[in-house]
Amino acid sequence: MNATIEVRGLRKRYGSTVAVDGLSFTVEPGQVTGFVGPNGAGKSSTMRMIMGMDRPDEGSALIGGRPYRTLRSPLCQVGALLDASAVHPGRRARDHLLWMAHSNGLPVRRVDEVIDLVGLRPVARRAAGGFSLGMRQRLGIAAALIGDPAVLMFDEPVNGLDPEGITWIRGLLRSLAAEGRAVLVSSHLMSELEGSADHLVVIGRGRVVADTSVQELLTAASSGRVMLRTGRRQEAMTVLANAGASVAANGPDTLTVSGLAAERIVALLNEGGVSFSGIAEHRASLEEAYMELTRDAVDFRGATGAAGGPGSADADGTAAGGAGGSASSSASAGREQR
Ligand SMILES: Nc1ncnc2c1ncn2[C@@H]1O[C@H](COP(=O)(O)OP(=O)(O)OP(=O)(O)O)[C@@H](O)[C@H]1O
Repeated sequence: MNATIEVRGLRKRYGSTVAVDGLSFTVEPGQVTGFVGPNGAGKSSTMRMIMGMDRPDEGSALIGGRPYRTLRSPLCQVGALLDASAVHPGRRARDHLLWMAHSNGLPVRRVDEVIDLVGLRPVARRAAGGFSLGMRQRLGIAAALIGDPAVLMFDEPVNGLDPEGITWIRGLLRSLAAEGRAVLVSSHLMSELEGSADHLVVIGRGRVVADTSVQELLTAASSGRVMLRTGRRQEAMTVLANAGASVAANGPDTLTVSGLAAERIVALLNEGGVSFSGIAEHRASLEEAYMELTRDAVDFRGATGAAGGPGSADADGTAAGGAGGSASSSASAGREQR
């Protein structure tokens, strides 16, 4: 099977709410695609339509070129964790998986394989109703993997997990993609996808805001920014702003400089007799890149403002401090740092 998810012109309305508004994107094999947007952006609705659980009003969602409902053995073609609580609370974890295996003609051996894969062996004979959220997430992931599918979808899989659980999921997502599978993973927090996603589909109010590789996004967001450490902050800000740079102070002795190359900054500071103790080209975090990406997207800012968006966007949509920290003051010859 061609391991892809293709979403084309997908639209869905619930009463007066437009949940998905003409969405198109492709999830490619061999990589983890992050599906990011604030609460209510339409991620779960899209995933439900991909899985044939909801009918689109318009458009299509194809798995390996076919609608979910026409797949011959769906569990072996696509696995999904959409709702970790969708397990009968009285049923033991292993029995739940056994039932899935039996009803889909899968060998019992596969049940024990996925139990080991998600680390649930010690509790496999306990009722799922007594499971913590993290254990339920693991059980849901075991169920998604049971048919060894080439396409996988996880809706907010790290929600409520402890750091150890988050690290585990990141590693799992990476290894599934490394095996050539197409992996779509949603989150309302960009930072959760740091270190696991190769590609990002960012949505707001049911529409695509960005469809980009993580590498491209980070490169674009990092370019042209230089971190400077100096005990003579005010003088450095004046010299650099006079030369056309945007300069923002991040702390008592650190500045972020945009618009000038590092070599030029060094030359200007030397010429001006301004000493400094460190200079480095800045590498943006994913969260920072995201704020940069959505800064000019008015519609997206509205969506984040209304629903409590990703990262920290305040009422007018400006970032309240990315990984580089918030600017406490700035001397700017161009656009002010945020
Ligand atoms: N079954 C439904 N009935 C009515 N409205 C719905 C239904 N499902 C989703 N919606 C609405 O559609 C919009 C998109 O919701 P959806 O759950 O798809 O967003 P989401 O991006 O997954 O959000 P979250 O991060 O909170 O899970 C929301 O306004 C939501 O209230």
